[in-house]
Amino acid sequence: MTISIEIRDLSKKYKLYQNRSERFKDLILPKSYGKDFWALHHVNFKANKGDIIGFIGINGSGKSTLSNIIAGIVPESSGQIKINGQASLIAVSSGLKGDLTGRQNIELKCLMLGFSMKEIKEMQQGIIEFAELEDFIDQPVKSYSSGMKSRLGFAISVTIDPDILIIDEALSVGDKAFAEKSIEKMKEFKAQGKTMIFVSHSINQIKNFCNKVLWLEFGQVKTYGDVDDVIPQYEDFIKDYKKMTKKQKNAYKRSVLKKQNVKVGKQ
Ligand SMILES: Nc1ncnc2c1ncn2[C@@H]1O[C@H](COP(=O)(O)OP(=O)(O)OP(=O)(O)O)[C@@H](O)[C@H]1O
Repeated sequence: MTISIEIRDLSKKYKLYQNRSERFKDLILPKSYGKDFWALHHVNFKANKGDIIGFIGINGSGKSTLSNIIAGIVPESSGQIKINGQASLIAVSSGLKGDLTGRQNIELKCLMLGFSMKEIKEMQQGIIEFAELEDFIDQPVKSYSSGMKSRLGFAISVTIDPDILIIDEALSVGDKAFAEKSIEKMKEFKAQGKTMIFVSHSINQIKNFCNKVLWLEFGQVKTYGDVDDVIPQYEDFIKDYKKMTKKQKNAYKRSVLKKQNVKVGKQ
């Protein structure tokens, strides 16, 4: 088995500030202002080539942070990441620059990935057609709807043909026809034995598409394993979690983090 992604003891710390002045003062006197918040804490996992891994967990558990780190969009605070191949992330607007046009965004992203202008020109029309953005491609991306941004992100990511494809909630926006076209494309990638990470709140999508599941809870790995083992546990958990009051949810969070000895800043 070829290892595609190996994450060891990965943590991500954000600084949380009460207000803008605190953020500014922290620039001048670092470590004096703001509270540390661990969005990821000692995360470990390994994926083999061809694995399709669903990232699940309640809101704020760290799924997007982890996928952004794997895609190289967000830096980790500590730990090691080994990626065998090129990773590409499709998130609704992640990595797209609002002031640039759709066409300029295609060029920028492809240049950053090392493609030549000649290669980009060859790929560009295909990307625009796949994204169905012919009439809007020379407009700034900040004028796009979330569905249009998602289509552009998806079209760029699949056209550059990465070894590892990370799909972050891309299918939850946009129209049904585009979602179906995207699923077809993802099936093609699956058939080619590419590694994929699929971030989704839809348990059905995860069940249909993934062989493994990484369940994150408050920035830590709760479970990592086969989809058939993890999803029933997650479904039971969600059923109970939904019944909890806000107070009970906070107490649950504190108890989980205390067990792991995680110091979190107040959110
Ligand atoms: N730039 C940032 N600065 C401070 N905190 C951040 C930043 N980005 C994310 N966080 C915090 O990190 C935690 C993890 O966020 P993340 O978006 O990774 O979670 P998620 O599991 O993807 O959530 P969701 O399901 O709601 O999309 C959250 O508490 C979030 O508020």
